[in-house]
Amino acid sequence: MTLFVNDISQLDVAFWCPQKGLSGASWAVDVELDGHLGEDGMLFDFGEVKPWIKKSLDSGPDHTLLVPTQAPGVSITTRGEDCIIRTTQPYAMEVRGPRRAFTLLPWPAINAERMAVHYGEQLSRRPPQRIESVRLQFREEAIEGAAYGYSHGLKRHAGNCQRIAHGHRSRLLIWCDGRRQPSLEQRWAERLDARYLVDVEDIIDQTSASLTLGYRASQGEFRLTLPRERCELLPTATTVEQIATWLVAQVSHQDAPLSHVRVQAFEGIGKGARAEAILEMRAWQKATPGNQ
Ligand SMILES: Nc1nc2c(c(=O)[nH]1)N=C([C@H](O)[C@H](O)COP(=O)(O)OP(=O)(O)OP(=O)(O)O)CN2
Repeated sequence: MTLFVNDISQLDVAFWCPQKGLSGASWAVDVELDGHLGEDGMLFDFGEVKPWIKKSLDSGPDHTLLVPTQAPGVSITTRGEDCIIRTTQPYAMEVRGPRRAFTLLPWPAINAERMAVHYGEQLSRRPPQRIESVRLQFREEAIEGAAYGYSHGLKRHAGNCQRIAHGHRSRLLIWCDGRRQPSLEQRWAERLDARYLVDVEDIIDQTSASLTLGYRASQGEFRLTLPRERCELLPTATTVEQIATWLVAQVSHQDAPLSHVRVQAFEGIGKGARAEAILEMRAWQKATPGNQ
């Protein structure tokens, strides 16, 4: 007998890609459980499946940086409770933080299929009563239009979003004067894809070629150095509300100065924020140091 539950959870991660460098992914998770029925006529109560799978993924890979330790140029050092990851190609990056902010995987590259098999096997090792095996599927959201994978960290977040390199794959919608703008959406998605979104307040050191970001949050001390050209600088925290507001300001300024601009930004699958020029842009300008 097989029991299935689709969309049981979601994973939002950053991952190191040997071709693109630091990138972001969001996967919807489906599960299939094989086993036999109990006297209650059930294989496993649906009400218990979700917390079991979600808890395991949330305390594991979710909101971490997935590091393929066999990718060329990747090296790992541990220092006390911290982990330091260095890369050389396609570019040099160094990231440091508490060990649980990283998921080290002994592979040359990260992909959704391998991740699903790995975590399915892990869950199958200690299954609940009557379950014999667990299969997972990690599904990218099917997006017809523009989408981008980015990474960031929110130092003020009390939970795992404070981790300096976690990420998302997100849709992007832009309207000018009430009309969708697919080519603008595509252009901005290409610009933001595989970029790190920086809150300028987090910059603690810089050269002409690189930026170092750092902060202390409740889980520990975080540091990240990466090439400037791989970063997009925002004057605020990189919450999805602020990303939408920043995009409205950018599009209004660079692409459509005389239009009423509306942006719907997503943070991963199925949630996000909508912002519009003029009112919200004024509020944003007011809240941005140096813009008063
Ligand atoms: N209003 C906002 N709330 C949160 C934001 C944000 O930008 N605006 N951002 C975050 C984090 O960046 C986080 O990555 C969001 O991930 P999420 O999947 O929502 O986090 P959870 O794991 O807590 O949610 P699940 O339902 O378990 O997937 C947080 N909040």
